[in-house]
Amino acid sequence: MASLFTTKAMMSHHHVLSSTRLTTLYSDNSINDQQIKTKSQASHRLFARRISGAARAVINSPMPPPVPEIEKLEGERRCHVAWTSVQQEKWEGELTLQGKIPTWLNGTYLRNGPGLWNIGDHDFRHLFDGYSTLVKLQFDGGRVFAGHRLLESDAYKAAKKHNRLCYREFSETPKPAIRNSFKNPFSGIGEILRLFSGESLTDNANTGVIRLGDGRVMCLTETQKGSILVDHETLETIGKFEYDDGLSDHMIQSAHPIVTETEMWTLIPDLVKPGYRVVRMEAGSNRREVVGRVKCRSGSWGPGWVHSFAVTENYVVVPEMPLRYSVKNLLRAEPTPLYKFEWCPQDGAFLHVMSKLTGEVVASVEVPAYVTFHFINAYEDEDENGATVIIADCCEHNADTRILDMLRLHTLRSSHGQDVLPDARIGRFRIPLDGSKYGRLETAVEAEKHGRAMDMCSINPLHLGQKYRYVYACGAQRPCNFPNALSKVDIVEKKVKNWHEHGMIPSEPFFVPRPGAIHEDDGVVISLVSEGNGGSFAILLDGSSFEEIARATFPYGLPYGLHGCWIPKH
Ligand SMILES: CC(=O)/C=C/C=C(C)/C=C/C1=C(C)CCCC1(C)C
Ligand SMILES: CC(/C=C/C=O)=C\C=C\C=O
Ligand SMILES: [Fe+2]
Repeated sequence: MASLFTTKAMMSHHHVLSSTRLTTLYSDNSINDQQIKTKSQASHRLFARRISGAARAVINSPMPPPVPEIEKLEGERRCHVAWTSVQQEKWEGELTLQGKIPTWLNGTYLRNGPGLWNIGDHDFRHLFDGYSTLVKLQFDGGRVFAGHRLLESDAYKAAKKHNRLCYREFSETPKPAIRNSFKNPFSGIGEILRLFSGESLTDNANTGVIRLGDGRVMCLTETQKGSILVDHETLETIGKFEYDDGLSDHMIQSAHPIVTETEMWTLIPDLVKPGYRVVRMEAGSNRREVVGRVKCRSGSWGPGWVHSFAVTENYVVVPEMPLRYSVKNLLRAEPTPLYKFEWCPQDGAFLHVMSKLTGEVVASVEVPAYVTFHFINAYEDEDENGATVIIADCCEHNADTRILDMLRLHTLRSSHGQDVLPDARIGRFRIPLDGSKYGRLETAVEAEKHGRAMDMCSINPLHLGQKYRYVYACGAQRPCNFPNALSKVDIVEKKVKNWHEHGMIPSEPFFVPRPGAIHEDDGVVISLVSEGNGGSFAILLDGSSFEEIARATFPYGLPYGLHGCWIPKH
């Protein structure tokens, strides 16, 4: 391999650079250090003025990023690399490896997430605002080739071109005056139209990445226009996923479709007549068919927020959280502590169950108030009388909405050592299908065992919608302000194994089953870890023992990321 930095060497660069704007690394091995410096600095200056256009390719040979002008250092300075914008548009190279990669592990792990939190001189407010940054780990014959690249969404391209925010992100709204010069003349009505036609909404698909049954790989966020196809080898943006079904008028979608080899299920919330369309798309198709519609039970103006949902073999479980889309907050330029949402526990919390076959809503129960981003899994079970009951598990934040505001970048960057992360648990819903009015919500496993943090979960995908035993998720070693551990939770035996190292922030532990495995936990868990000293590495844990098998070190620090997928090598 050409000239990879040692982690240590890169670390010192990282520290100098931790607050600079995005720049470019060079791959041209023929140029000398002085040329590199001059070229890089020129590029950086250009970038500081306006984010440069196409970044220069970097293959196998990362060079030190330019030294920033001191007066430009701000905001992100000295904060954990997890909350520091990625320093270059793209990078690719082989990672240095400790340990041994299992010989059966051949394929690509892709992770999406918001990796760039500033544009021009403007620093973004919330974790979810950042521009999508894809990271890949290609496992090939025991070696690990890795890379990252920013997604070329319209929102990111416009921001680069105009050096300012041009679309509405999760918490950020472009200033009217700025939009004025960017596009249409501003007017209150015009602005509302631009919002409700979806024109001003972001397509920054920074939340997750999925492999459809036909092999296409798609990045996603909660706006429908934020469904973007990518090449999983080069990480290049291919283009928008064009839905061919007339359902895109509804603008928003669940960020977490459920995908199998044959189909994809997702939810499309309806902001006008509060409810959700449950839709299904065959592998190979771009057309979603509406299987059924759930009408919201509460009298509130907006439907409950649906970041994710769950399926069993025969049913779709549709959550209606008391944290609801708020038209009032959608129209506000300045964010509220709950952003586009409002908390309406007085209007009730519900779960609906729809038959996958008929689209009929077969149960609609009231449950205790809850707050969740992520459903873990669901399955059909029998109660003590032999009647069918749906079990649905989620990462539940004890009905405490503070978690949303805890993910503000300022909070993530500035709380050092205080135990400020609100408690979370595995919430287990029991939904009877016998017409009962109420469902139950319990704590599946004593939350203390995983440090009272619980989010960013995965399971063995072969157990999707089936009875299952193991949850892999981010837990905590307290005190902390963010989940800083990896946890394997045995929800049957109610035991937990944790992995934690001081100063590390691991992202979603992603389980890949060993081909031919019999045991549910026979496989590996992959997580990308941002280190307290500014570096980063990919860790592989044994799915069963939860012991470290291998660690592959990046020559630079990666920011935190959200969700991933596995693309097996054919
Ligand atoms: C990163 C993540 O998990 C969630 C991202 C959510 C986004 C980008 C939500 C965007 C929205 C708007 C820009 C306005 C309309 C409502 C809403 C879908 C929340
Ligand atoms: C990272 C996160 C919550 C962590 C709290 O414990 C939620 C991410 C949600 C979007 O995918
Ligand atoms: Fe998510």
